Amino acid sequence: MPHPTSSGQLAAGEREDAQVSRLLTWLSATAIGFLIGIGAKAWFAGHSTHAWVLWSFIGLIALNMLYFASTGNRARQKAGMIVIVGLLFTYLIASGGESNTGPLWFYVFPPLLFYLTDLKTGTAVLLFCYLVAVVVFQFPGLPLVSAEYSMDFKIRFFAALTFESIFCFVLEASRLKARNELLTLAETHEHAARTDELTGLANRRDMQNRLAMEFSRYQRSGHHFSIALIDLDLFKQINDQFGHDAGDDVLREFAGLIRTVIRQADVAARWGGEEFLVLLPDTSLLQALTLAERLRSDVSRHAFRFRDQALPVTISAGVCSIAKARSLDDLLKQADLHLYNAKESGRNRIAPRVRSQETESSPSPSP
Ligand SMILES: Nc1nc2c(ncn2[C@@H]2O[C@H](COP(=O)(O)OP(=O)(O)OP(=O)(O)O)[C@@H](O)[C@H]2O)c(=O)[nH]1
Repeated sequence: MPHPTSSGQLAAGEREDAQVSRLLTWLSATAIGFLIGIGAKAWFAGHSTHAWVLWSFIGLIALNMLYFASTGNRARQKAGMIVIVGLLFTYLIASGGESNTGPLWFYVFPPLLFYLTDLKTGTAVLLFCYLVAVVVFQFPGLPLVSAEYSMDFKIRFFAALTFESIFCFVLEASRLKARNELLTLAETHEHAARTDELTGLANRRDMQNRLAMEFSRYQRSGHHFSIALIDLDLFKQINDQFGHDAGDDVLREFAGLIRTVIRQADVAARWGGEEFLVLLPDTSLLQALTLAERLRSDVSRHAFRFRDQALPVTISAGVCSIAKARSLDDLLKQADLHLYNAKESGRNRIAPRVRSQETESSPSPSP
């Protein structure tokens, strides 16, 4: 059964992706506004070709937005935006934009790139853009290249861009490190919040969540489930006679035995003190009783020891199926009642008793 919050990392990744998508939409809208304005300025300054090229980028950005709106594919949306912005900056460097100020827009690229991609991809794309800029700067006679820059400008442009790129890289690397540490910390806390420290089994709170989920699954699709409420017999005596550490050892060892008996889909929790609850999805009452009986028998045959002393450990359990209960509360109450009956009728037994159990060798006569 999937855990309600075990996919914490995935959920965080999903939230981040959604955040990046929102930022991209906002960025696309802003870029469109800028391109309209700068294009208009170029148009009125008599640079109609430049204006049309800028406006054509509006079409590309709008197409990218539409593609994302119709497919919801965030990875393509990011890649599309990087390619469009890369092309735009290449054009601005090659054409010089207005008054040869086109390359200045390139400074927007490094932070955007590192935010949208991972460090490796960002660095690779940035190096590629550097190469394009070097080619354009060194070979002004190439087709589509109409700008020429002074040596002074080129040196300053690269120096400032390199400084900015390194700065962005370091910032993004430390942001990612802090983010990963936070995620790990959150994961650890989340695990601790649903785990019993002593036995490593689920704790009561986690079991309550799982029971609620299993109950709503039962209400939705009619999938039956059962529970076994298990209590260690006369546990106080073990504590009193052998000490609290011995008691703790027994609880841990018993938790290990439960793990060997249940299936992967079953969930065992420490319900409190020396009481355990096992949730058995898709399990009938009879199957649950069989499992509980196997556990009881394993425990009674298991040699519990503490500092070379043998400990007398047995369990009693109350079992109930959801088919016999009106609600989750009722299910727990009935299991508790059966457990009480098991204790009352001599301990080291499972309740309710069924014929097959009664005819098998039993630790004490059935009530
Ligand atoms: N060592 C240890 N003992 C615990 C822990 N939690 C609860 N206990 C002890 O478990 C004992 C439970 O005792 P009771 O409720 O009287 O039940 P019991 O002695 O098991 O008797 P029955 O349930 O009637 O068979 C108490 O002595 C608690 O102190 C724990 O984490 N470690």
